[in-house]
Amino acid sequence: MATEGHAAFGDHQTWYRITGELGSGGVPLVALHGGPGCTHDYLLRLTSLAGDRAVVHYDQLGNGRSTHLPDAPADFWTVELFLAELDNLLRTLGIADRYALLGQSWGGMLAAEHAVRRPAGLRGLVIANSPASMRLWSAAADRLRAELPPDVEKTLRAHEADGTTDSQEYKDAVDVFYERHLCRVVPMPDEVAATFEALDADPTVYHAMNGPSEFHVIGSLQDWSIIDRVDAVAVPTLLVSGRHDEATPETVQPYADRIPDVRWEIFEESSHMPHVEEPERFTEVVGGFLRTLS
Ligand SMILES: N=C(O)[C@@H]1CCCN1
Repeated sequence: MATEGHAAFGDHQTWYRITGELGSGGVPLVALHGGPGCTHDYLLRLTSLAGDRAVVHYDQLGNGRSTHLPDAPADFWTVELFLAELDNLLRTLGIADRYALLGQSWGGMLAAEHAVRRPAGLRGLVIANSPASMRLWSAAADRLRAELPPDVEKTLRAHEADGTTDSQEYKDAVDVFYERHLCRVVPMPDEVAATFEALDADPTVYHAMNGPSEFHVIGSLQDWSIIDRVDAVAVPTLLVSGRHDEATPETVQPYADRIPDVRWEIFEESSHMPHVEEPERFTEVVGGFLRTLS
């Protein structure tokens, strides 16, 4: 059973969906999607973690069922904005005193930013498929790109140099990378496709903070890093990544090296979406971790 609603966030609205009951025994889990500027849809399989806990999905400001702001200046989209939106949602739902976060990709970066501020109500953290810095991310992306068929990489580089990354030819070449390192389930499951359709329809946030593709990062996040701050995370933390993930092991390693109470699960048959690529094992591993929280 799921309920939906909107949390007033200043002059804007944050759409959310609750699976299960917020008052049930388990620590409520809030899912933070990636992008930035994606939508919750591709994370809907996380409802498998509900049952004795509520699972909250939401669309971060700027896309999906939340307020869109296509005319906002690029510098409107900041880490601080999305941290404030998350705090507002936690307060609106009445769970700010007891909750856990699962952030996927950018969502894991945002969850880590939230956690280093040591909020009193945070009980646990899952950082899934997330880099600890964007410099590490882009360096890894360059190594993965070098493994692409030469004609594909040549096409990508040409459109990036010409600024024609909105061309179908670029998008077709991007898909070759994404089928290797973003989601190896081909064709994409409907819920994943729904997020990419939303991203295509309104790329405002993604373009402002990230850039035209996962591996061509020219937006405001390009120098982001949490490596020197992440030792402040004071809750049990589970790291998740895929063996074929664009979030390669070296991009995740600083979390494993510096978070005091941490464990790391690498999904050998997955890339960037183990919750879709190995759903049963993902539910088993993450569900088991969540049950250790109180
Ligand atoms: N898919 C994502 O969220 C990634 C993470 C960093 C840029 N986009």
